[in-house]
Amino acid sequence: MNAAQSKAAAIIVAAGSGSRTGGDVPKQFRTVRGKPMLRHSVEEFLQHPAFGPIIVVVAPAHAELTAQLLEGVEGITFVQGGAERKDSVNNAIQYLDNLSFNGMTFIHDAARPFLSSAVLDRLLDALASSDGAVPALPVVDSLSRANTNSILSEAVERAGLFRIQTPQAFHHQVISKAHATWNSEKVPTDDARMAMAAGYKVVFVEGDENLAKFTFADDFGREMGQAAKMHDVRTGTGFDVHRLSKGEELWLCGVKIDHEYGLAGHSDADVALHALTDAVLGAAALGDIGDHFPPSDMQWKGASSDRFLAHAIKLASGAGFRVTHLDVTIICEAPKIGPHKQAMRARVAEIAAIEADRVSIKATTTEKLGFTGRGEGIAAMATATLVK
Ligand SMILES: Nc1ccn([C@@H]2O[C@H](COP(=O)(O)OP(=O)(O)OP(=O)(O)O)[C@@H](O)[C@H]2O)c(=O)n1
Ligand SMILES: C[C@](O)(CO)[C@H](O)COP(=O)(O)O
Repeated sequence: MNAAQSKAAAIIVAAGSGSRTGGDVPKQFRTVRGKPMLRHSVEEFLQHPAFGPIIVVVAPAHAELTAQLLEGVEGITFVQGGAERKDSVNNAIQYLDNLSFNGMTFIHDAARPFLSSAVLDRLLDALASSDGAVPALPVVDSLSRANTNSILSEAVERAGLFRIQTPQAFHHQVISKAHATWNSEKVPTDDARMAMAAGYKVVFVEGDENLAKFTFADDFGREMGQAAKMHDVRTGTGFDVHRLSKGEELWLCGVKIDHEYGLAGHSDADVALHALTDAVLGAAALGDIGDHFPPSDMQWKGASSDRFLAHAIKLASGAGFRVTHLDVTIICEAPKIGPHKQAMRARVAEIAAIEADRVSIKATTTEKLGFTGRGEGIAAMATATLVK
């Protein structure tokens, strides 16, 4: 498919100076969440199947830097920016006009890096019955005017007010005509305003708080705080062994298994739940199973080990953690674990109050070597992943 036949083009404007943010380079070239801000939206458009030409608009002074930061990214075209945002957009529209492009044109601020395919899909859908569409979110704070001394004056009615984001999506002919007929003396707030001035109908779709524009230096500080919180991921490991003995029940992962031998211990000796309990406590740095359920304490005699895991998760939750994944490996020659895996997975998920696809149950033998190989005992090792 050539550019003229493509369904949608993306214009990403990155030619601003970022004067309100400050810094050595304009904000769109600084790193957020591990990559240059501009690269986030470029990649999101590139991986969406509807998008063909992806145009990045940059100031000549930053052309080399942009090329470096987007190194290895295929399928983008660079267009030179202008003095105002509308001029930058207009240069890219003219580039598309010259290709006789007649699909849909999405115009997006590089300064809004966290674009999602869901927003793109909503806009594409909306264009089926409108000239243009923009993501918008209702204003939730109360609004007021203030005088020059920062003293509140009259209230502004909030009902019916929306914050307009980008990408702003249009049929190409619509936005091309809107730019061509705009009074060039005036600086519009955005492209939707220009389309409306040219007599077109622009509708709202649901916006996304993640699409917030980086405007001030503080926006980077807030983002770093947010990212630090999001990345507080902890892992813990657990290991346990119990002796196999005649006349005992065999409990593994909270499931009773018919077997010639059972596991001996102070509690029900569910070696897999014990390893998982230690893994959770380890991830939250809350000690180990012996600290919380000492064998010397008679209240745990014969106790069902699901109480240990549930309690460890409650302690971790009190410290602000949520379990995102539990993984356990049961090490034994017999019984065969395979036939019980699904029941074990469901039971552990139930005890931990998480979805079953966050639980992994595995098993292995030690090739008849060692105490597990000789059938003297069963061992289990586990990993827990927690997020704060
Ligand atoms: N002449 C311009 C001005 C702005 N933009 C782009 O338009 C988007 C939104 O503009 P804004 O947040 O106002 O960015 P700046 O103009 O760079 O910021 P400032 O007003 O603080 O200088 C940004 O991605 C910016 O790079 C552009 O491509 N060309
Ligand atoms: C286009 C825009 O991002 C829509 O909200 C916004 O109008 C840009 O405003 P700015 O004055 O360039 O910050």
